[in-house]
Amino acid sequence: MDNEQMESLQRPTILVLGAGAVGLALAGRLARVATVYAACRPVHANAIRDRGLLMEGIWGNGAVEGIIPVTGPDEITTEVDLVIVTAKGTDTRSICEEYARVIRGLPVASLQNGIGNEEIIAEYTGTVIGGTVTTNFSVVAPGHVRVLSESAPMRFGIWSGDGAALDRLIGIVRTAGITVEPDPEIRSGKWAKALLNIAVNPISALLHAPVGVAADADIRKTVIGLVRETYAVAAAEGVRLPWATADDYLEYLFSVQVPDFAAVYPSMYYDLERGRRTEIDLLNGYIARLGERHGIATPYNRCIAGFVRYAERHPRER
Ligand SMILES: NC(=O)C1=CN([C@@H]2O[C@H](COP(=O)(O)OP(=O)(O)OC[C@H]3O[C@@H](n4cnc5c(N)ncnc54)[C@H](O)[C@@H]3O)[C@@H](O)[C@H]2O)C=CC1
Ligand SMILES: CC(C)(CO)C(=O)C(=O)O
Repeated sequence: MDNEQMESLQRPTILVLGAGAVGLALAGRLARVATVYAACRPVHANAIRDRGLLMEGIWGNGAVEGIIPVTGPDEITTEVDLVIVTAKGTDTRSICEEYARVIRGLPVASLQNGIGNEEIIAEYTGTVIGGTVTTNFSVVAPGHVRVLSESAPMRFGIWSGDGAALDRLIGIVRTAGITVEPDPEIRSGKWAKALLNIAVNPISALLHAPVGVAADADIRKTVIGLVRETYAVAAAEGVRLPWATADDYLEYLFSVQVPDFAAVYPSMYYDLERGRRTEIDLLNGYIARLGERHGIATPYNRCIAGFVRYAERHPRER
C-alpha cells in the first residue's frame, strides 16, 4: 500500500450540510485534514468549482481547493464518516429529509444557533452531537466567506448515541486548527449560546446596526429585559445556565461578548437584509412560547419576535 492509499484510509470524509457563511468557512478549514463534501446551493457550488472557496479573515486568507460542493445527495459518491449541519434552523427538517438516505446511521453534529435543532436531527439518526460556535461568519459573494471576531472555543457535546463519535469529531476539528473543546453539558451549552443570540441578534437586525448597539444607553434596558425573561423561562424548564443569575450573565455579555462582536453584524441581520426568513422562532419566539406554557410573562421577547416577523414579511426596498 503506498502513502497516498494509507493517507486516504485515515483521512475522514465529512459532509457539511447547509453550507453558507458558517458551513463554507468550516469546510475551508476541514479540507486541510479531511475529504469534505459541502452541501450548498448551486450559486456557491458553481463558484467553488470554478476557482475554489475564497476565505478571508481570522480563519485564513486565500483560495481553498479540494472541497467537493454538492447540490443533492446523489452527488455524494463515497462513504461519509461524519455530518455537520450548518443550515439555518428554519431549514433543518427539509435538509435532513433531502439527505436522509446519506445521514441515516451516521453521527450528525449541529453547529446551529437556537433551541430545537438536535431534536429534529435525532429523528434522522441515532448519534447526535450538539455544538456551538461563537465566531462571526458572513458570505461576501458566492463561494466567498469572511470570518471575523471570535469570543469562545467551538464546543461539542454528545446529545444522544455513541460517545466515540464525539471524540473523533473533536480530534478532526482540532487537527484542522480550530479551537474546540468538549461540552459535557451541551443542552445547557446550547441555551448559553442562545442567550447571546436572543440578546443581540434581533436588535442588531432590526436597527441595521452592528452588535455594539446592544450597549447603547437607549437599547441596554431592552437587552436586560430579554435576558431576564430568558433566565426565568430557562429556570422553569429546569435548564441550569453556566452563569448563576441573569445579572451575572449580563455582566459577561456587556464586558466580553458585546465588545468582542461590537463591530460585526449577526446572522439574523444578513437574513433580514437578504429578505430571508430568520431563526426568531428558535430564539426569542421560542422563549415567548415557553413563557406562555409556564405562565411567565415575556413582553420583551414577545414584542421583539413580533417586530422581526413583521420585518420578514416586509423586506426593505433596496
Ligand atoms: N453567521 C454567523 O456568524 C453564525 C451563525 N451561526 C448559526 O449557524 C447556522 C448557519 O448560519 P449561517 O451560515 O450564517 O447561515 P447561511 O444562511 O449563510 O448558510 C446556510 C446555508 O444553508 C443553505 N441551505 C439550506 N437548505 C439547503 C439545502 N437543502 N441544500 C443546500 N443548501 C441549503 C442555505 O441556502 C444557506 O446558504 C445558523 O443556525 C446560525 O444561527 C452560529 C454562529 C455564528
Ligand atoms: C456570535 C454571533 C453573534 C456571531 O455572529 C452569532 O452567533 C450570530 O451571528 O448568529
